[in-house]
Amino acid sequence: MTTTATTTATAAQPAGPAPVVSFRGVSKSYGAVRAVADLDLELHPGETVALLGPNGAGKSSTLDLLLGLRTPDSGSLSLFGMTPQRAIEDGRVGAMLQSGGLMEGVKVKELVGLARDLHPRAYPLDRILETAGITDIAERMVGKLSGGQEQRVRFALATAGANDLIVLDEPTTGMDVSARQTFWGAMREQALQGRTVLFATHYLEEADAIADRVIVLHRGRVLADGSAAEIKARAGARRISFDLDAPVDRDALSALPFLTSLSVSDNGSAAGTGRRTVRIQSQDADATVHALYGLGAYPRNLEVSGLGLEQAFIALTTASDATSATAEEAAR
Ligand SMILES: Nc1ncnc2c1ncn2[C@@H]1O[C@H](COP(=O)(O)OP(=O)(O)OP(=O)(O)O)[C@@H](O)[C@H]1O
Repeated sequence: MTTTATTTATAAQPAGPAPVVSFRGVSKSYGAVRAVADLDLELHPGETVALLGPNGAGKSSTLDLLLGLRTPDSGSLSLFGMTPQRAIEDGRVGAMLQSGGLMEGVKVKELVGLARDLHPRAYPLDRILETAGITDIAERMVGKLSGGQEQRVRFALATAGANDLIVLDEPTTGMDVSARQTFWGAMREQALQGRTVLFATHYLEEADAIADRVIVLHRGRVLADGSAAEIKARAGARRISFDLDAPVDRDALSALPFLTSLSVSDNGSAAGTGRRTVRIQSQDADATVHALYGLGAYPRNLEVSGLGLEQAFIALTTASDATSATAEEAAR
């Protein structure tokens, strides 16, 4: 079996069960655009993995390759040690993608019934409808659903049987808060049953709350891979906030060492107190705070905290963009 430039199983599998997903040096370009660049990736049973990345990072392309909807230009990939097509035929993979319309001229329960009929390890219809929170709309025509309801139906189609891997591309787009909660509750159940869940999202708070592993893609490559806590720690920066009663010299604050961002809100002027709240992001909070005292400032309500996943994500991708820009400049 060939292992290059095709979506095939890797020839030599290590001892023990094959990984759920294995990418080895996978690349995919569309004309001049390199969407996936020499990607290595391995997912294991029971992991809940969030795929993050700015627009155009290559998330959907990676999921399309994984599901055999696109063929790599080079490298090899496998699901459970077999081709994606074979794994899907065996009913081991359920997917909920952004693209692709739903069949409109049928009732919800008929469409879900069709997915059941095609699944070798299908669940009972009532259970699928209930898990996806669509029992009450089972008699509706698919063409009459709202965007959020359509997403729930897609979810039902992806979980119509006992899959070992569930792949979700921005699954909660268009869902309201309660639908999201139901959705992630159902996903947690799947993960507790040992299933691997891989989802691409732009909602970083979802990744933080749900995933036990976060992979940040940028320009088709893995920029960071670890728990949300590890990603935040890797971004390195800390948030510092404090109040100042005396007028501040903004230039002096801007010149503090290791500072990566500064905002000063003049929240006391209306009350006539002159109090300002300063928020700083710093690569070395200890050094920044030390220098702050050196300015003769008397910060009140000083707080130093780690970055949220969102700020860590921005810090990582911005730093990577800056490195790429410097490299491009040097190459000119
Ligand atoms: N069919 C296509 N033809 C040409 N270029 C494409 C095609 N599909 C994707 N691309 C390009 O490949 C790159 C990666 O796109 P992809 O959709 O995989 O990113 P993404 O991370 O899923 O983005 P988003 O968060 O915006 O959905 C982008 O530059 C995109 O414009």
